[in-house]
Amino acid sequence: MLKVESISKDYREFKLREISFDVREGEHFIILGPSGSGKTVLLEIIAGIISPDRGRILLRGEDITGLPPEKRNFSYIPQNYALFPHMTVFDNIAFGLKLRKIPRKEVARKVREVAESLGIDHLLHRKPRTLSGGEQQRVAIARALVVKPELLLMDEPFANLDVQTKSKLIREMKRWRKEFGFTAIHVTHSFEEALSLGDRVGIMLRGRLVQVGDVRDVFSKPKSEEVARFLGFENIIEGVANGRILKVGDLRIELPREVWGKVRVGIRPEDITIFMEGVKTSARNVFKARVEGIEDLGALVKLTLNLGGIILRAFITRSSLIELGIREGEEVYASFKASAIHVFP
Ligand SMILES: Nc1ncnc2c1ncn2[C@@H]1O[C@H](COP(=O)(O)OP(=O)(O)OP(=O)(O)O)[C@@H](O)[C@H]1O
Repeated sequence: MLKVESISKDYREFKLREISFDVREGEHFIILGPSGSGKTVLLEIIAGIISPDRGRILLRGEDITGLPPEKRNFSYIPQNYALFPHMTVFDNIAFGLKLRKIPRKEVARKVREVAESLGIDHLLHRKPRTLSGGEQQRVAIARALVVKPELLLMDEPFANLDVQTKSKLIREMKRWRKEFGFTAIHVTHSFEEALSLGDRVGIMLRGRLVQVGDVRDVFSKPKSEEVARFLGFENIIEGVANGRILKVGDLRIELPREVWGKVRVGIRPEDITIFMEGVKTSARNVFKARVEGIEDLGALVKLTLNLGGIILRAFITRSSLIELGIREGEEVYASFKASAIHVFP
């Protein structure tokens, strides 16, 4: 339904370069990238707030590049929600309907309906500053959905919320989507949001959209090392492949498919299992490793492992670390499935 064609914007210190992708009807499209990669600029260009230097935006085949924001029938939720502070929750939600000259009775009915769906009908008389972050976000979403937009644009919708509120809103977002049937472009740096809400994802790095595809495909098959590193394939090793076997120094690693010659592969720290001598495993890739470093990350711990000269990082839970009695300088076993290995093209 929406086609973004070669959109560019030059701010000199920052350039958005030739962004092209399309969004399908009813889809939840995620733009995933680190801070400063240009996600907000791109979203504001789609919203019509910023005009691009080059490129076009087409909605159902019609060129809307020059159309002002209010003529696009998109709802845009900026990162700070931008609720009107002097208005009640009711008036905030009603704002877009009143602009569209909808009769008062109908406005009241629609506002109540959407407020009920979003679980904020008890807050309609309140002012935004008296609400929690999660409640404010619900109001912003209600205000966006009540006008039945062609497209819902969300900039880091859950960034300012605590972990529990964020998880709850993510779950509910799925339900609202079924109920309201919206099409969304959702900008975020959160893998959790991408994986739990996204149908397709575009990875944005340094002003470029470097890969677009189904969320699970992109996460399991990053097409470049740059994308792989961003998506958490922290262990990248190079070796010589001879069919299903990759030789790296003295290690022989079983690969998920046949490859020949010099290749680079990636493995995520979370795909490496750690155990001690004496434990039976059916994994084909099992290596003795020396623990060279232990980094505390809260519930998870990151180990630096030396597998005969090859350094790999692996996550284990803190409770496993304690249970297994792992300390620096000790020998452990590291295993990973061939299917967890990503071979770079
Ligand atoms: N009006 C402007 N003039 C000059 N540079 C700008 C302007 N607006 C944005 N930029 C720059 O564009 C770059 C991308 O900014 P943007 O806000 O799109 O990043 P982002 O990916 O949304 O990051 P974050 O997640 O931190 O919001 C930044 O370096 C920013 O400083």
